[in-house]
Amino acid sequence: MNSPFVSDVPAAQAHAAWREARAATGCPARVEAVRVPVGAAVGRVTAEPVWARRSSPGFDSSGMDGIAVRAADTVGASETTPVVVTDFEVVDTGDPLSPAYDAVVMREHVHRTSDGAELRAAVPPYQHVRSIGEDISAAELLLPEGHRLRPVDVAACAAAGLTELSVRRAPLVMIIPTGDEIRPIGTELRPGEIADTNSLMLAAQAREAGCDARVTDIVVDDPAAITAVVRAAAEEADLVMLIAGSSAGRDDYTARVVAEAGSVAVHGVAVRPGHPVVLGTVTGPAKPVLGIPGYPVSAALTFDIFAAPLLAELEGAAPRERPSTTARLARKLPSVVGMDDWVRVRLGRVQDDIVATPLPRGAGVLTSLVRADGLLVVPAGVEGHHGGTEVRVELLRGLAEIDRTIVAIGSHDLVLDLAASALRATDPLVTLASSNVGSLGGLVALRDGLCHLAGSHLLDPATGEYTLPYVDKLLGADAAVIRLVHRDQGLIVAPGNPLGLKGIDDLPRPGVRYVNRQRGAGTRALLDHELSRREIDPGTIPGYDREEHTHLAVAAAVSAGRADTGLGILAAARAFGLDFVPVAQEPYDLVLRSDDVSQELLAPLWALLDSPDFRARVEDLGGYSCAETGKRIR
Ligand SMILES: Nc1nc2c(c(=O)[nH]1)N[C@H]1C(S)=C(S)[C@@H](COP(=O)(O)OP(=O)(O)OC[C@H]3O[C@@H](n4cnc5c(N)ncnc54)[C@H](O)[C@@H]3O)O[C@H]1N2
Ligand code: MOO
Repeated sequence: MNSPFVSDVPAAQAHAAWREARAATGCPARVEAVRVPVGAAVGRVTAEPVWARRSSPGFDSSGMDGIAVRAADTVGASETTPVVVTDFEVVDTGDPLSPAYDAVVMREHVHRTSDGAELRAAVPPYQHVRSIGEDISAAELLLPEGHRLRPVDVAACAAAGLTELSVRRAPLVMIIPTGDEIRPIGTELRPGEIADTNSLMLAAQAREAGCDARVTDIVVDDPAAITAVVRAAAEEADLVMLIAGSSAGRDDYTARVVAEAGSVAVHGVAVRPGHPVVLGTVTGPAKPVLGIPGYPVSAALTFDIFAAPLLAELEGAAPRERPSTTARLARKLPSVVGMDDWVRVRLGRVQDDIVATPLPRGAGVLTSLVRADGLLVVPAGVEGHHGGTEVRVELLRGLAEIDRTIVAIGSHDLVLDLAASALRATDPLVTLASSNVGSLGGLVALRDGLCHLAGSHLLDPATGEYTLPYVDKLLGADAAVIRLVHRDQGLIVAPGNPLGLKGIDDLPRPGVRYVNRQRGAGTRALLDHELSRREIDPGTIPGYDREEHTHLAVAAAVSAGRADTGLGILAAARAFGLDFVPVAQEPYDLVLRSDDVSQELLAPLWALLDSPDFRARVEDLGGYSCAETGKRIR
């Protein structure tokens, strides 16, 4: 199995092959049991059943503040025929009950008289008495083996007389970062160097799963050096995780190292991201080893899919499971056949359905996991889904938050990001989730009931009017339009405008490399409109076919010197310290269903748009005017 070519073993089969290999090579099935004080046992897993040592309560006690009486003495008492009892004892909640009495009357039902206590109702035996063992009886089974202890569990154990518990010790995970380009967090990075973010993340994932985690020094791409570190780690660790070098590159040594230090059970699973994962065992002390692909999303998901279930198994506990829900896909989701495809999604409730909007798919796009509210798996046998398909989603966030999420699909604008953070600051349950599909895509999503708001700045070349003609065509009379801002669009250029660009007329100039926005984006429509007004053929503009999906991506391309200019907003130019040549001012609007304008969900957004403080912050971004912000223009 030590081939540079990565196989596509189905996930279930890979789990089984690894389990078999662990058993065959003598890897421990469980970590050892240790005795710990009850106070230190939360999060640990019971290594044996827990039997109660004593009953709780340990004596009959009063359940209320009042008087202890004999029930027989109260027979016949009523509103009209009160009974005065003379033999009673004043008790408070929790006091032991003298064997002379068998019931308690709450003090608010007792009228003290000079000769005793007057009762206006008969009392049944054992009223407000907590009997011995009501909660726990001595010798009963309190908890089974293999139970992960929660705060309530350890409290019950202590009530049952246990001061120590036998639990599985926390498994130790050793993490080995590898790669000549990898540098410790906090190092000033030179070109080509990458910060070791995976070790930080994987150690935290392991600790979140209840394990101890240690990270070794970063090891250079040298198979002998990596093998030595793997062997040393296996002496102590219950699981060795080796980061990167899992695929087929010249310096990818993980499979070779694992074969050298033990054996490879699986190299390559039919899961994406995470495809080139290595599952194996180390000999010496036999221990499992996991080769984790270097891309951050692959690393995070590989931990969830392969490390977490193994670590739970070592503790003898059930793997943790995330709650799930059904959701409707906001758009088409293509997927490769033959691979379980793990897709990160944002979620929000639109009308009555939870809608899932897929986030970027790249295994290097860690922010797709940062922003994800859920994960869905397109199984290996399925060639993607159509938009609107009902899918099962594992939840990464609570449903209460998802219910308070405003879903905006359409064109991107920084004001939406600013609004998202301002809304969260005023109410931690409110989320404004915007995803980028261009203005036209947003209007279509709104038509299809997949979002609350569509952000649009779409110029109609025929009328020169923004957004409204498209709203009429796609949504008819049922739509409302609220002005968000006016903003300056212009050419984003390198600092100092080295090519001396003055406007659209300069774009066909030889030596000017343009970077465009995608079809359906408002900025693309604006460019096309400006070109056609001038009768400039788009084919004469070098780079017209090169597409980016956001203003910031255009600015990033100019900043990196991959293009000389692209049309975009001033704020994006400023974010990268670039210069800006104004071309046009355009309105950017929020389109929604008329009925939704008064929806409670959106009230905080309208309040925000009215706030002078928020408007001031928007105008401070530069290139924005809030003169009509919040105005309903239709
Ligand atoms: N010809 C092929 N190329 C690749 C294949 C393939 O099958 N054939 N698989 C691709 C897939 S899928 C993945 S996933 C990656 C896996 O890469 P490796 O595990 O070999 O990792 P590297 O190539 O060393 O690094 C990938 C990427 O991750 C960064 N990295 C590495 N370590 C860390 C760390 N500790 N913290 C943060 N980032 C890290 C590294 O710098 C690279 O950018 O291979 C594809 N290629
Ligand atoms: O399997 Mo890789 O993790 O798709 O990117």
